[in-house]
Amino acid sequence: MNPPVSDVTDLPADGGSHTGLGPDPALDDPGAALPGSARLVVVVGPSGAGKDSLLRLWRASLPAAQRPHLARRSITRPAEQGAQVHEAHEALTPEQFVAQVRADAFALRWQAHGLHYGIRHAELAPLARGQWVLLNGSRAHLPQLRLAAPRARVLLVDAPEALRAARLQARGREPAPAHAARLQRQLPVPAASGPAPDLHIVNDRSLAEAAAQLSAWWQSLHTMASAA
Ligand SMILES: Nc1ncnc2c1ncn2[C@@H]1O[C@H](COP(=O)(O)OP(=O)(O)OP(=O)(O)O)[C@@H](O)[C@H]1O
Ligand SMILES: O=P(O)(O)OC[C@H]1O[C@H](OP(=O)(O)O)[C@H](O)[C@@H]1O
Repeated sequence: MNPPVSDVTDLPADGGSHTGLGPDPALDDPGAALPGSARLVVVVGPSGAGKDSLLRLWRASLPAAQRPHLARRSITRPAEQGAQVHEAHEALTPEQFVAQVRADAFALRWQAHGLHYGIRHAELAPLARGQWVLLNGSRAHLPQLRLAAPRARVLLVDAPEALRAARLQARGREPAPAHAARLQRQLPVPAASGPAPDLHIVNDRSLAEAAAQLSAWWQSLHTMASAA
């Protein structure tokens, strides 16, 4: 369940800007139970592992009719500019994000890197219609996600730190001083008592190779589903 409006009135004044947002349990709620959660694939892993790139490349390789919905994230980060946009998220100011929380707009939400992330209910609505949904999620938020979506499949994407460092630098989305904190944010998957990820991809070669592993797993999921 999302917390009542009154629970978010004490948000820090910056509400989640890059300038420093402390932990705020009121913004890390477990979310409401999601119907069809077995068709939710949540991709987690450290910054620079290639989650977003992998999801996009692999999804684009599927015939249009077979493509799962890629849940658009709402983030308190300005929209990306330039020729290479890695993620077309909904850019919200911290104030706008808080207003959306108060309006119960999000099915899921979490904080990381001094930012707020939210997933609007509409982005997960395809699950209840029998469709698959992909979500670029958070390791830290997995326990809450599992409460809301107990049958969600979890895909861990990882890569060696040196490779991630080079990728963050090449991507250039954050200023260089922010890279160290991103690289050092090490979180176990699963959290202490949680189940193991359903698939672990080490994205240390080409993205196409990682996408091939994802394809093989995806096929096996569907083979199992049609045999059941
Ligand atoms: N296998 C790969 N080979 C070369 N470059 C890659 C590979 N995978 C990802 N990249 C590049 O690394 C950068 C980071 O990738 P991406 O943004 O997908 O990571 P992410 O895991 O979503 O990171 P974050 O959590 O910080 O958003 C991107 O510029 C992407 O093009
Ligand atoms: O470290 P953890 O909790 O796994 O994830 C933190 C968040 O950071 C990354 O987003 P981005 O780099 O802001 O796009 C992930 O996608 C996730 O939402």
